[in-house]
Amino acid sequence: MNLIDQKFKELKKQDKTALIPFLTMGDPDIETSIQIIKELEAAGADIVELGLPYSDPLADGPVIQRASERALKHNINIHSCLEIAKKARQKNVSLPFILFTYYNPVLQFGLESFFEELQAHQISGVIIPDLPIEEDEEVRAISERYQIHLIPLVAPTSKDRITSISKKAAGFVYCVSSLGVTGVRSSFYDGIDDFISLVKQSTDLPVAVGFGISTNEQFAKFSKICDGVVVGSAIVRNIEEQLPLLQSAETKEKGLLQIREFVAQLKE
Ligand SMILES: O=P(O)(O)OC[C@@H](O)[C@@H](O)c1c[nH]c2ccccc12
Repeated sequence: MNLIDQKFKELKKQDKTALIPFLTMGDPDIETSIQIIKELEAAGADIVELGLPYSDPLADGPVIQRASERALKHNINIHSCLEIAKKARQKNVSLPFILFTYYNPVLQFGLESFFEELQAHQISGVIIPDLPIEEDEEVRAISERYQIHLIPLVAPTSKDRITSISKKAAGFVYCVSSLGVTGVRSSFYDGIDDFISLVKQSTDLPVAVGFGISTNEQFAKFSKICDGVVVGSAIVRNIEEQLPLLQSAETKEKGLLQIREFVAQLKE
């Protein structure tokens, strides 16, 4: 069974909501990313979104844009992300991994090889926010052959497309909580609860929400109506705040512990 399906099944039995952190691979460097993934697991994360930094992150706000710029200094590419996933497994991280990437790097890599490599590196799902609708049939067919979940995003404005998106979904359906780009928010799309319940009615798959979530209260609010909550920018911002500690051998452990504590308090 796909590790994502297994995880949601376990959490459902415990009546718990998945905490799904996103982080940018290679920010501030490859070795630290591997250490942070271990901290995320220790903090209680349930699934991890491994973000491939990209030069033109259209859907990202300033925090993830800055993280991508820092990571791209290390020439992070799909191979590096696969390496990071492999090394995290060697450090006994058992969390399900989702690779988050824009479409262009996947095309450059080659669709068939991309999914073959994901399977070989025990990456259970992929999110491609800018995958054009007219190409998603081909991508989905290949992902199914390699049992990799192609996880769709559905936005509050996609009202009339919710059913068609959910019908083709795998793994879970990712509800975007707000219009615009990623980034910490104090309020969400007006009518977000109705939107999420519409999505839940359209699929038997788990439903997760992301965009803007940064506090324990927000996590608790969405836990009542969703099976998973994605937190990206708030964690990436915390990593950015810890950079001075992370970049010195004497204080790196302290910096990693601060990240763990920040993530752990989200779902307390
Ligand atoms: O950063 P936020 O506001 O917590 O949102 C999650 C987001 O980071 C992650 O899922 C993601 C990162 N980049 C994206 C681009 C599009 C959709 C989703 C994403």
